[in-house]
Amino acid sequence: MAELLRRRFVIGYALAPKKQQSFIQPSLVGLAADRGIDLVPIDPCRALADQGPFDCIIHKLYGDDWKAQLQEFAARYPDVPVVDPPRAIERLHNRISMLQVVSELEIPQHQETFGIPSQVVIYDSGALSNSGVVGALHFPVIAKPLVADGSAKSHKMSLVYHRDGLLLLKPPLVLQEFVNHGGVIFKVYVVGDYVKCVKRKSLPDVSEEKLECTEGSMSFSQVSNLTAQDRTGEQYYESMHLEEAEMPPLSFVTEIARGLRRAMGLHLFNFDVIRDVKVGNRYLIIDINYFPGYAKMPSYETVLTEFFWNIINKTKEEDGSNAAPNKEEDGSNAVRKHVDNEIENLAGDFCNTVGEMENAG
Ligand SMILES: O=P(O)(O)O[C@H]1[C@H](O)[C@@H](OP(=O)(O)O)[C@H](OP(=O)(O)O)[C@@H](OP(=O)(O)O)[C@H]1O
Ligand SMILES: Nc1ncnc2c1ncn2[C@@H]1O[C@H](COP(=O)(O)OP(=O)(O)O)[C@@H](O)[C@H]1O
Ligand SMILES: [Mg+2]
Ligand SMILES: [Mg+2]
Repeated sequence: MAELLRRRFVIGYALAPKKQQSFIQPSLVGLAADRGIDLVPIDPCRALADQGPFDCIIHKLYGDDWKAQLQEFAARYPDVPVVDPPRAIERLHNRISMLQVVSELEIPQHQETFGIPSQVVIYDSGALSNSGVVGALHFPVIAKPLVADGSAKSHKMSLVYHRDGLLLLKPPLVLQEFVNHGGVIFKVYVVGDYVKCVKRKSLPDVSEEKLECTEGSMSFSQVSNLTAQDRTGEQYYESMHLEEAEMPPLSFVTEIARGLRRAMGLHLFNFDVIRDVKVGNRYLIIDINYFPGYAKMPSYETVLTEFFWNIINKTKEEDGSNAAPNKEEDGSNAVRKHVDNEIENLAGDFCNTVGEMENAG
């Protein structure tokens, strides 16, 4: 028994070099090691099933090769949790299916309400000048690449002030109404059952006057990641007091986070929320990211270590191979199998929906 309790556990991680650098900090590795958890890199160039042994795998890599590797691994080690299943992550790689899940949430809305901005998907250039497609949109709009696969290209966006500004855009893309939100965005981080909301700077509001006197469009990329230096000269940010912005109620964001987690079958993600300045208690979800930059979340080492501990110990407890008590639901085989089944169903629905959208486009 004592030997079992002393056993060390191994989390294999498969991450792109940049992600590895930001996430695998010595402070995280050290804290996890103190709890008996070793974080070990997976070599994506070697067969995954031949590496290990692992007690859990975390990953953020793209492509069919990696998916095949995970499939082979799951077939050989069906009891080792893979956080998260690739089919569940894939829904976040398309900015339409990503937000569709928000519209499907069944959460009672009282004081605060939530939704997504009006948007249309554009598959070909012809649709950009088609009133039937873009006519119902209120300008300005943000043009976002349809694909959100983590590439630099997938973050390149344009704020388009008028319809003629659409003509040079390159589909496939999503045109989403820009909602004035006081230049503040809320990032809600989810790590299993844990939820944390933080504030960041966002795009400034666009006044009616500015809209009237501005032509064309403005390109931007990853606004909330810009450093103060990137923004020198922009009076807007200097005059803005981020610290004064009121946070959304924690119970409200937590409920949305739980709903999203269940509906998507994911443990590791964040979502971006803005508050409509015109309707002060209306919140809009504009983006959901798989395995975001957690190192920017306060105390990320403690939160992630606790999450790893729960996943591993729950699995071991179910196997009967570990005596550590744990009442958390997270990571249990039963839950995982149930979630996997749910994801299979969801993924089926999602593929059908995307197919339908593509046919419609
Ligand atoms: O999209 P927003 O809301 O700006 O948040 C981004 C996305 O989650 C990025 O993932 P993706 O590129 O897959 O969308 C992630 O990059 P990585 O996953 O490459 O780390 C960034 O992490 P940081 O670069 O650590 O900030 C994070 O800040
Ligand atoms: N509908 C919108 N209304 C107002 N601002 C928006 C809207 N959509 C995006 N933004 C701004 O653009 C930024 C990038 O958009 P987002 O969809 O989060 O893309 P990314 O995946 O690159 O983070 C947001 O952080 C926010 O500042
Ligand atoms: Mg974002
Ligand atoms: Mg994103």
